[in-house]
Amino acid sequence: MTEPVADGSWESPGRGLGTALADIARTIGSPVPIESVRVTGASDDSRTVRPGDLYLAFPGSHAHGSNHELEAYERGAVAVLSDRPSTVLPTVVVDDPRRSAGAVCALIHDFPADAMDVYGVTGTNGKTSTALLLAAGLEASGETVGTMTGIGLAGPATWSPTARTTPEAATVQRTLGRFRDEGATAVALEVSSHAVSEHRIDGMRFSAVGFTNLGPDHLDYHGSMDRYFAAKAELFAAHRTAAAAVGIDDVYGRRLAQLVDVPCWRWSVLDIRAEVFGEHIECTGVDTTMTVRTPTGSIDVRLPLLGPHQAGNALAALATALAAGKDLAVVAAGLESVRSVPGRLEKVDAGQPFLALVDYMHNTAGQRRLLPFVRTLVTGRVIVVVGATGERDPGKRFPLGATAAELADVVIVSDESPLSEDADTIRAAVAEGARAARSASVVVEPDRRTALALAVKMAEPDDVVVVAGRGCDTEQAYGRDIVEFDDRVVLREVLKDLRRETGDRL
Ligand SMILES: CC(=O)N[C@H]1[C@@H](OP(=O)(O)OP(=O)(O)OC[C@H]2O[C@@H](n3ccc(=O)[nH]c3=O)[C@H](O)[C@@H]2O)O[C@H](CO)[C@@H](O)[C@@H]1O[C@H](C)C(=O)N[C@@H](C)C(=O)N[C@H](CCC(=O)O)C(=O)O
Ligand SMILES: Nc1ncnc2c1ncn2[C@@H]1O[C@H](COP(=O)(O)OP(=O)(O)OP(=O)(O)O)[C@@H](O)[C@H]1O
Repeated sequence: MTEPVADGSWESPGRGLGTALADIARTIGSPVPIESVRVTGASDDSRTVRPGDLYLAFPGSHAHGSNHELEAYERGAVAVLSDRPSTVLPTVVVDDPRRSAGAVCALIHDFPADAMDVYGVTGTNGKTSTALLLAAGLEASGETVGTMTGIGLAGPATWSPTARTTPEAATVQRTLGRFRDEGATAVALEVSSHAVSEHRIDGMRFSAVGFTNLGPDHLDYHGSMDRYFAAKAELFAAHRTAAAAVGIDDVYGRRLAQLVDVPCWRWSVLDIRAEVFGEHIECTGVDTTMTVRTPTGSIDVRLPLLGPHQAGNALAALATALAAGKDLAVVAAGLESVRSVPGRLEKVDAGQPFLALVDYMHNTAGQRRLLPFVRTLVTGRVIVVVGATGERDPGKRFPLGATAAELADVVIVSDESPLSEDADTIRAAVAEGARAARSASVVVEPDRRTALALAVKMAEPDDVVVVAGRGCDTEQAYGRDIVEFDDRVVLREVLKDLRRETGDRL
């Protein structure tokens, strides 16, 4: 069992003598609790508080952070920011502490975003890929780049895992401070809609923000597509960003492009009026090529990445960099240097006579974009392992099963990370969707390793096995039990087992 830790749990660099609590209170217009206390860092999680920290005691959906203030105190917190006074530490009391956290943490870390160009990437699908492509384009332009994505927090000199797409404000600002101190000049930051709604990215202004696309997801959290869209759109307000790049190939992107009141570069593969227009897109089993037309010229681009979605993501990255004034040819060369995005249509090759891929598709928009492309790569069947994660939009489970069955020949329903939910219930919803489609054979196998082994045993030469849903996640969580499970590693292992079992067949 692994102990949970907050995102980016490295030591805070601390800034000199720290920041006076009185200055923090004044910054957010709260009464000054005590003049002499100084803080050197901030944490929203008592389990990862460091000596000298300000403990951000947020109201949560399970409990109030103040329930954990004794642990924060014992770990060395010297003050609290909350909507209620602490019983043990001086507290800056404010109505909505999340709303103040960005500005406060930026102050504590000496406004790191002001020392670098910070770029944001948002959208339902493609944020991580686009952020990493953008980072490569910025590197090619001479920047030293840090990235904050769901894959990890990667600075010029350090790397840290993360549990979220976008961490809380304390981690965002601490990580920006770290990147700055490591010499970063630019940062590519993946921004979820939760991050906008929960003020995780408050306290800074982006140089440019890119939008990939919007499709049904996170509706349990936002309640409707309109509210989900509104959360994304807020990121494009002039107080948040100096420039924008917006994909206009879906209805929400077109709506967004009309709302944006900062300089906006639209990108598209459908509408030639877009400032960044991708055409002649060709996708093979080894690369993706296209011609990109822009107001500053046209260029041929060859991406060593698989799938038409990566052409879109590359256009989003390119448009974001161009919106910030970067050079087309230089950025394009940077995009071409990205050889893979971990867990995104990643090939696993153990010498088997069929294609095996791991991908992080976890909504129907991703399935609809990728599975038809995957089918073009083989002449045989498409065998998909599908499931759904707990504590995430239950409404997408049935459609995930149904869409997999609509687009594949064989669907193996298995577990992802049920977290605190009942695995049988999640699996049943996905399987019900798969069976309702009545178009593929459906097998249910709860144990993921057995499911992967089953998929490779079924595969004939010229078939393709797609292990979907978890990408490069390295852990599977059943309640509090966390086991190591990387789909890419296990898929390779079961392919090797099969090779041993069948001898010369593979
Ligand atoms: C909706 C949401 O953002 N929830 C987050 C929130 O949970 P919660 O409100 O239930 O927290 P809680 O358990 O009641 O605890 C309240 C407070 O006490 C603190 N605490 C809690 C326990 C403890 O021992 N010590 C302690 O200090 C917590 O840090 C929190 O500040 O605070 C928890 C601790 O920080 C987070 O783990 C949890 O993220 C949940 C698990 C999560 O994953 N949220 C998802 C929906 C999310 O944010 N997703 C987006 C988008 C993903 C995508 O793009 O697909 C993301 O950016 O990752
Ligand atoms: N442009 C796109 N259109 C549709 N689906 C996409 C696109 N880009 C990526 N995907 C799908 O989404 C999955 C996740 O890709 P990526 O990590 O780049 O997106 P993300 O938005 O960061 O995802 P998440 O929000 O889950 O972190 C991919 O494995 C693929 O299945």
